[in-house]
Amino acid sequence: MCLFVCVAMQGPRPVVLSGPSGAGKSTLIKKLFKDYENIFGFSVSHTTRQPRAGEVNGKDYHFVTREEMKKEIDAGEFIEHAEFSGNMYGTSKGAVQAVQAKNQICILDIDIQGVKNIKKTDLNPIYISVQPPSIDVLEKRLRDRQTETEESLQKRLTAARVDLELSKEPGLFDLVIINDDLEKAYSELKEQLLKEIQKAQESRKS
Ligand SMILES: Nc1ncnc2c1ncn2[C@@H]1O[C@H](COP(=O)(O)OP(=O)(O)OP(=O)(O)O)[C@@H](O)[C@H]1O
Ligand SMILES: Nc1nc2c(ncn2[C@@H]2O[C@H](COP(=O)(O)O)[C@@H](O)[C@H]2O)c(=O)[nH]1
Repeated sequence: MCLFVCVAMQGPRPVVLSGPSGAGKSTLIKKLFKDYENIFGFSVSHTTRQPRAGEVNGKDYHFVTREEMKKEIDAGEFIEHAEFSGNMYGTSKGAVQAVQAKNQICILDIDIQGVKNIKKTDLNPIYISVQPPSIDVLEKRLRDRQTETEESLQKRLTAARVDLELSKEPGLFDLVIINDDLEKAYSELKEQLLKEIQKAQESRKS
């Protein structure tokens, strides 16, 4: 039996957005949610990192302790989980099922370890890597965002270099978007998702 809405049921395919921290994944996701009301749903991950200013528990993330997260992982409640920059992150089965139950396109914002682990499941998403034009631009974006300490910023830059190297694996992603000009990146994303968007829009009419 499949864990998620089966291909035979013709629901829209989920979408995995991956790529270095600071590449612009959340910015692109916010634009999709603004432009396509009710078409997309966000897979709310669990994390052990501290909330940033403005982040809402249950909307941006489920903020949990390491002990809570380990317990839920041991109980088999996660599709994938990873350690990133000193914190745990993971996608619960419930997070994806909640979106799919509404027949929305489920968006997962996950790191490259998550991509590799999702590939072992029957979720069958579209895989997209969002990348910065250069590491220097990425560093500037992360500094300007003012969410990181110097230590966590350096960890994220190290992870970014690894991510960009691993992303070169042929076939790992269906699309690589270089997010230099935001509007151009957004157009490329929408073009790739057009078929799924139309499918979700059609199901709203019926
Ligand atoms: N094309 C762009 N040009 C300039 N700035 C951008 C562009 N895209 C995103 N930004 C800015 O870069 C910063 C990082 O973007 P964002 O938070 O969306 O990255 P992210 O990939 O979601 O990061 P994380 O994985 O850490 O959540 C934000 O301040 C955002 O406003
Ligand atoms: N493997 C997973 N990675 C995840 C998940 N949720 C988020 N992430 C990735 O973590 C980093 C850092 O995120 P931040 O919010 O602390 O900046 C980023 O690359 C996300 O894509 C998850 O459930 N699983």
